[in-house]
Amino acid sequence: MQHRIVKKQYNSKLCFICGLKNGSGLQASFYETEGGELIATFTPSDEHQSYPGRLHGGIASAILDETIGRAILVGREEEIWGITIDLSLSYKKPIPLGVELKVVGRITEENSRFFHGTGEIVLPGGEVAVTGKGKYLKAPLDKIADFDRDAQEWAVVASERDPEIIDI
Ligand SMILES: CCCCCCCCCCCCCCCC(=O)SCCNC(=O)CCNC(=O)[C@H](O)C(C)(C)COP(=O)(O)OP(=O)(O)OC[C@H]1O[C@@H](n2cnc3c(N)ncnc32)[C@H](O)[C@@H]1OP(=O)(O)O
Repeated sequence: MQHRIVKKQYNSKLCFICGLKNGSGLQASFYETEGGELIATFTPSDEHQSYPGRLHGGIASAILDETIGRAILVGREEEIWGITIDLSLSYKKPIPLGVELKVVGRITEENSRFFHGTGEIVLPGGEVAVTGKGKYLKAPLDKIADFDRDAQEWAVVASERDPEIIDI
């Protein structure tokens, strides 16, 4: 299925998932789709392995967590921040290293205090490797972290690799 991309989301400096200067991290990119979902793209390296050649399950959990947690921002002008309070996953296929993976996230339920979402990590051939669902407590950013946007390099960083369409 083809997903038309309508917006790229912010990256940060040091977040393990989206920090562009975290040399050990995934340096993932996040794209909002016309259909109201969020798609993350990333390419895991040898540092992210569990058994040789296989992505660590904790890292798979982390990218799903952030993709679902960021899906609350899709299509909104205002920022809503979430703190993960419950996350469960089902690991269905091993995830290889050194290939680009896609992670899809969406919001399934929301009220004034919480939001819930689901997501999946998709292999290059289109098979779903991991599914997840999470519950997040909404909170103002200044209650979550001491966050200086400039110091954290919180910005949309355009790349020539940014796609207009993602095929999954
Ligand atoms: C700086 C640069 C950054 C840039 C980069 C960022 C990138 C953009 C990221 C965006 C994407 C985010 C995705 C990653 C987000 C994390 O990684 S967050 C980190 C992981 N999570 C945590 O550290 C949370 C740890 N837990 C806590 O701090 C505390 O439990 C909390 C969440 C503050 C709540 O504690 P509390 O205030 O004492 O509240 P409590 O009364 O226990 O619970 C409040 C309500 O939540 C419910 N609840 C609490 N825990 C649970 C649970 N486990 N299950 C179900 N319900 C629960 C309670 O039932 C209660 O509901 P009500 O009965 O009131 O209706």
